Amino acid sequence: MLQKNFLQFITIKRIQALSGYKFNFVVGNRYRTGKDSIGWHSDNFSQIGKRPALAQGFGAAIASLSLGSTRKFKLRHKDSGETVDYHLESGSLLIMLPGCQEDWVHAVPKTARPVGGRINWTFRPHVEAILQGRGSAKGFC
Ligand SMILES: O=C(O)CCC(=O)C(=O)O
Ligand SMILES: [Fe+2]
Repeated sequence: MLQKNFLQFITIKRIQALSGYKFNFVVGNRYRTGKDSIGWHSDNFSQIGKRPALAQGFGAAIASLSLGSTRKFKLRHKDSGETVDYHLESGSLLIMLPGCQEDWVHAVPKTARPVGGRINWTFRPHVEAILQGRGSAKGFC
């Protein structure tokens, strides 16, 4: 019989409990080497929504789980130009709170450092799925 005491499942519910926000949609990015990057952007509210999501008990927060090589994650304030740098280590869960997408852009720049692969999962509220009644994390992720 399969022994299950060496397994632990971390579910979307755990990420929701840790962050205090609900998600029903996940986007994955793979960075094969330091040459792979993502330029300055905000995560798109036409996709993740704001008010409709809030009305359904979802917040416009995004939880970002990093696995693999540590990469720099930069934020730049849209008005002041202030920048903030983080290093996202494997296993870190970064929560971009409501307001982050409105006020800041973010990026994972290229690096000349020899770095291995990295996978990033961003857990998001997806408005269309919520409006179609597929708002439960269980149903969509
Ligand atoms: O890889 C990351 O840490 C960020 C990914 C990202 O910004 C995105 O998928 O929109
Ligand atoms: Fe993003």
